[in-house]
Amino acid sequence: MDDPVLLTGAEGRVGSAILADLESKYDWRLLDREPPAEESSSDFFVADITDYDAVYEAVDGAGAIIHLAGDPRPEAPWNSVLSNNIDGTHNILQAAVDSESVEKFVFASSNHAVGNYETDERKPELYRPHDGFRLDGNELPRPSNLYGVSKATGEVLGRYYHDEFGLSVANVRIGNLTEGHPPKDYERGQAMWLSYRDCAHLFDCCLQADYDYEIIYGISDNNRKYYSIDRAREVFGYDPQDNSAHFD
Ligand SMILES: NC(=O)C1=CN([C@@H]2O[C@H](COP(=O)(O)OP(=O)(O)OC[C@H]3O[C@@H](n4cnc5c(N)ncnc54)[C@H](O)[C@@H]3O)[C@@H](O)[C@H]2O)C=CC1
Ligand SMILES: O=C1O[C@H](COP(=O)(O)O)[C@@H](O)[C@H](O)[C@H]1O
Repeated sequence: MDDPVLLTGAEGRVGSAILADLESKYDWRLLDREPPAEESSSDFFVADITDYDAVYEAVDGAGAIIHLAGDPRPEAPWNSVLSNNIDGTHNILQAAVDSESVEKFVFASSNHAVGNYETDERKPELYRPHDGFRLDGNELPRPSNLYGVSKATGEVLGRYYHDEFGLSVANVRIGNLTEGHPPKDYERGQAMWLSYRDCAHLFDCCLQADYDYEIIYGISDNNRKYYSIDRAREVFGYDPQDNSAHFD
């Protein structure tokens, strides 16, 4: 990817993980509604993702977008996810198509788009290494909250913009990104742990690979897992280095 890459929500945790390993690899444009905490050598756009004109300015001329900006709280109320997550994702997809420069759109979806597959019958066994239950991205959404509804809606918006306008779209259902080590005393979090370096590597893969429309899971290669990473390996060349079991 020689063209600039726009990273929205760049000031957050996922953005920090990506930039920690990939800052020098791409010609970044960064966007966040918060100004940068540290000086950056990249172009930085302070803008709200729901402001079409400001977003278009950041998008135009970029070859790819990693879209992270939004309300990440599982307990976020409807008015927030409707604006920040649904309107915001629609806005940037429309700007991507209008610009005619963007080829790839990588969307930060979430485990909460499918959180209600974790039924009382399956819990807690599905969080344990011997359990064979796997979600692989072909299943229908089963959101566990309104935030999860907004993430499933973002995936469907991407489907529309792929089918109608030919945008390559990768939806990464991110598990639990935690720096340094997996969450302690939290089996679910250990099963869907995504380390910082695997996070950066996975988003790098999404910028490098060729694909049409994909839904993949963003977790490390944990012994405990109920998400398959086979598709991420096969289509994107994802080769995670970390495993929450190494911290037991
Ligand atoms: N951290 C995790 O484990 C997971 C994160 N995700 C998704 O990844 C994305 C990033 O999450 P985090 O980095 O953890 O969150 P974060 O809260 O650390 O970062 C989000 C960033 O987006 C910005 N932002 C929020 N609303 C905005 C708006 N309307 N316009 C412009 N910028 C806005 C915030 O200022 C912040 O810098 C989110 O979409 C979240 O739903 C999904 C699953 C797991
Ligand atoms: O989508 C997200 O998921 C992670 C993990 O969910 P949790 O229910 O185990 O906390 C969450 O930490 C993050 O804030 C959210 O955006």
